[in-house]
Amino acid sequence: MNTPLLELRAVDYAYRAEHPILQNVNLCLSAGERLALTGANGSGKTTLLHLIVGLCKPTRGQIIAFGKLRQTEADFWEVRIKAGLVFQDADDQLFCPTVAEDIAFGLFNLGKTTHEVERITQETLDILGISDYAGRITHHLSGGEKRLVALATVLAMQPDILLLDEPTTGLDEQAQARVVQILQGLPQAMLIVSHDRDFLQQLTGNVMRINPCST
Ligand SMILES: Nc1ncnc2c1ncn2[C@@H]1O[C@H](COP(=O)(O)OP(=O)(O)OP(=O)(O)O)[C@@H](O)[C@H]1O
Repeated sequence: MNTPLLELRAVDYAYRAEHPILQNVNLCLSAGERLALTGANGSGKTTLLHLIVGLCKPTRGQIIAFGKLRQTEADFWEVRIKAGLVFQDADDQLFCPTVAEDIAFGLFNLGKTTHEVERITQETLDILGISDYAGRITHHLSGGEKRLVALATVLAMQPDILLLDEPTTGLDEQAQARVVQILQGLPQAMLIVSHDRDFLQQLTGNVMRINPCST
């Protein structure tokens, strides 16, 4: 059997000791598998994605990613290259003056040449149907436009796992349909957080519900 790409074993998390957010979360994601995470507002879905990429550390339990137990910042630095997180708030993702620079940033960090970066950037924009966005000022984009660009920054990196936090929030029908079509065609494993049942149903029947902790 294939080793899972990602495993969470008995993970607990609390921002403040007296207020647990996640308790005994177990999860397993294999190559090519898509898993939807649902649950009430505040149940800890975003927190779970942040734990996977090391933005917060479990108070108990283990995160095993790409075959290794991950604990240190160096461990999670490696995880973040292979697991791309699309943040719930696109403003947390986008920080460069222009759209092209935002997409190029991660690609240059991967050691791509300028020529490769330009090619991948334009290809990614084309796939998302936003070919003319390259020179636009990121700060001036609308909420839905930023969301598409945030997705572009992650898709361009071709990570092994896509961690998608409410990827369709604010998108119009046409953009949403395009995102569904793109995600359906991708081979990567995905963890998808969304409140949109129709959207999730188009991508996976594999659903895990996160229940709020009782304190
Ligand atoms: N940095 C933080 N410090 C303290 N508490 C936090 C922090 N971030 C989130 N929380 C709290 O943790 C809980 C879980 O938040 P989280 O964003 O993970 O939920 P969620 O399931 O993604 O919610 P939603 O569906 O509304 O996006 C909430 O009660 C939230 O207020």
